[in-house]
Amino acid sequence: MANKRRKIKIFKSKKKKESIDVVIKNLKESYEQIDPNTIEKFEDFPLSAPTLKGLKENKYFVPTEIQRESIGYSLRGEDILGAAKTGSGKTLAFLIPVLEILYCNKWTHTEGLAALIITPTRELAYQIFETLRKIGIHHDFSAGLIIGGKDLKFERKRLDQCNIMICTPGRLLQHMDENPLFDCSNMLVLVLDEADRCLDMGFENTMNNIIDNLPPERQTLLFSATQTKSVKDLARLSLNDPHFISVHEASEHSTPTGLVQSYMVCELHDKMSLLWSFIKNHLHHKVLVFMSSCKQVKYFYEILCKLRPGTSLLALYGAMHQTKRMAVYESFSKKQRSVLFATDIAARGLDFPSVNWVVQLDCPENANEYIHRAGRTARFQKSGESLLVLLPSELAILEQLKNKKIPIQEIKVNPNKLTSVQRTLEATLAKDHILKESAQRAFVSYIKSVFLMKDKNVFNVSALKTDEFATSLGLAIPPRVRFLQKWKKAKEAKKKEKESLAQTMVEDLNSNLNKLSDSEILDDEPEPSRLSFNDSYNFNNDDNSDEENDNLLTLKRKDHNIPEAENLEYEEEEDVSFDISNKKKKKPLTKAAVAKKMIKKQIKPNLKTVFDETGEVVVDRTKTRVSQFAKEYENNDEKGGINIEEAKQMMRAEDIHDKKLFKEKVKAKHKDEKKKAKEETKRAEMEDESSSDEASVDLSWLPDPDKVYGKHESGESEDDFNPYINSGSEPESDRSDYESSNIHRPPKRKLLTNKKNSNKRQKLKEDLSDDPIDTGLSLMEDEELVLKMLDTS
Ligand SMILES: Nc1ncnc2c1ncn2[C@@H]1O[C@H](COP(=O)(O)OP(=O)(O)OP(=O)(O)O)[C@@H](O)[C@H]1O
Repeated sequence: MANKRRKIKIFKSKKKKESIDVVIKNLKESYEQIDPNTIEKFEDFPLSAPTLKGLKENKYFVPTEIQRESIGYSLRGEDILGAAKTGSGKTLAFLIPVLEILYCNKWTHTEGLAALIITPTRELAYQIFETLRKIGIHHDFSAGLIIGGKDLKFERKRLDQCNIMICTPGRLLQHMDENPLFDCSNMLVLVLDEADRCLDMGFENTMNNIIDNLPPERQTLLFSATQTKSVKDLARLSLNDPHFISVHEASEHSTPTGLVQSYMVCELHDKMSLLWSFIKNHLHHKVLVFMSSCKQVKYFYEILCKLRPGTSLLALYGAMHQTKRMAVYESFSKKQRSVLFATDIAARGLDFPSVNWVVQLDCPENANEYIHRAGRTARFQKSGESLLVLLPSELAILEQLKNKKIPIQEIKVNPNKLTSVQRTLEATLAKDHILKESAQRAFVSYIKSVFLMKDKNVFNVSALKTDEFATSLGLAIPPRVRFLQKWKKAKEAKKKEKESLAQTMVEDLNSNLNKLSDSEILDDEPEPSRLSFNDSYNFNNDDNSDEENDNLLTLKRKDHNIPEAENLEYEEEEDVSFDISNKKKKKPLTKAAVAKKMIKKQIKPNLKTVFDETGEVVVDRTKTRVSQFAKEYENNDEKGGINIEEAKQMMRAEDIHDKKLFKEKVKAKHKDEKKKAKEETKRAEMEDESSSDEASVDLSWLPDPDKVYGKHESGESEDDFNPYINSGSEPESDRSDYESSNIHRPPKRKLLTNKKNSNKRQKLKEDLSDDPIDTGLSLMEDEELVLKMLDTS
């Protein structure tokens, strides 16, 4: 009896197998006849029953344009470059063929990886995974979500059982490199969603390595709203005669019809108020706000939460923990009204339902990124609005938008509706030290993001009004942006180097002309040649090199009218260290003052020979040559005429010599200073010893400022971030020691000597517990307490 039942079972499964074979055969034969023009419903496609069932259950009945146009080609096994507007259903355009390819190849669990879907962000991978789960529910394939931030070990063990893998590039490559279970040798299809992003510079190396590991015989499907047409990209993927299917190529606009787009010109320091006012005026809407860096998103979220706008606020950015990221993604998807602050990780592909507004608070990198960001609203036949906020210096992007067929109108902000929150922010930051640090980081990272943008026609870091921006964030004093200062210095130095070279050449020419004909009258212009040396260090009149650099970014060279006598060699050479000290800015020297100085210092001005009409020397302005080469050159009367090359060489030798002399002088000065400082300390110590009626007190128990201030709570690396305030009074090495310029920096070591203070000291010891962070006092209070003690000592 049992035998009979078994036989029937075997017979049944054989019959089923046969029928599947027949179904597959029929499906495959129908592929050739697919005509997009005759397709009205998904059922009109030759699709397998499980796929059709999955689509129907999820209320997908009618294919969108990109689905209708591309699915036929994909089913026939051709390579595709699919382009369609945002929100037009590209995900199903590749997921349906993926399921069908596996089905028609009778793929089973044991056969390993068949389809690889790569997307640039984790959230997008997750979203695709969820869609696949829904429409593929009646299939018998296994799918895996392979993204960073998840349990690597868990993924590692299960990877070989995965038929469809949805992944981000980094994690995929990690598995390819490290996981012996990863095997893609039988892979049938590769999909790149947001293909242009996957193939752009940010992922270039990773993607190249991934592609190198993939089998060359495979089908490749690329999809994006802004599809790549780069031959280089296509060559990288070794596409096989791909079909470029751009369904909206002929449409008037490249953005969805239901999307109303506007832009607004706004000063950087007005952005915070603008955002606040916007939120207050759209409390019943679902709004997505894009900013250019994680730290901005973090700060705006934190501070605006404190101000309680009356709607729920959320934040999504890359540095967040993966679990939190997913929770925020889910939460915003479900919300009817809410404001999500996000970086560009939310710009592509994410399909949050019913977003009313997309606000691009910071200018997007380019027109393509604009399209993706704005495309988070007005998805699939819905309507939505988009607002682009531009600085006056960023208007050049409008031309790019126009070229991309993006219809965008200018709107003006209604000043009556703008509510400034600056005072509230200032008050909040004054009370909340952590928030203040967050604001400082946001400030720096915004500037950094502008600085790093490729398109310098749109992004001009020099045009940013940074001080006002800092104030608008609630910061009383703008944080110092070290990388910018360095960059400005380097830029300045380069500029000066060029100018100096040009000057040298002019000088060569001039001196050659002089020598050509003594009888010719030379004008009495200030000699330009010696500018080169002084110019490159720019000691004149200004000992604050930072300020000088700032000015030079916006002004043309200031030294066109430098009086001749000011052009002194070695004048104020102590400033060469670029020490951003708080010295008072010196007034420009008058000619008389310079002359006085020259006499005092016995410095000879740079002179040049001037002749009168008869050829007599009126003023000998020739600088005495100092280098050996120059001396020989000048003494060589036999050379007869001018050798420009030699003259140039001579000038270079002079320059080298000048610089050498200068360096020596600086060194000597430093040595001198050190010596003086040593003597000073010695003297102070001796004084202390003689006046003290109590033994010296070791201050090592005071809180280690590095421990307190040097680390950030998030543990993120903050190479660009310097909490030291822009007072310019502290050397960089001390920057993390003291938190605010409100606090005077105590002397390095001062001894508590007075008996009267011992009680206070004891109290202070008690106040500041062993754990320096656990003092129970704020940083400023800590500092002030210590300072009071020191002052009274
Ligand atoms: N045939 C269809 N019928 C009904 N709804 C659909 C159909 N195809 C897609 N959609 C819906 O349209 C929305 C947008 O689809 P999808 O996310 O695939 O767009 P997209 O073109 O990939 O957008 P983006 O360029 O922003 O990534 C989704 O909510 C999806 O469920």
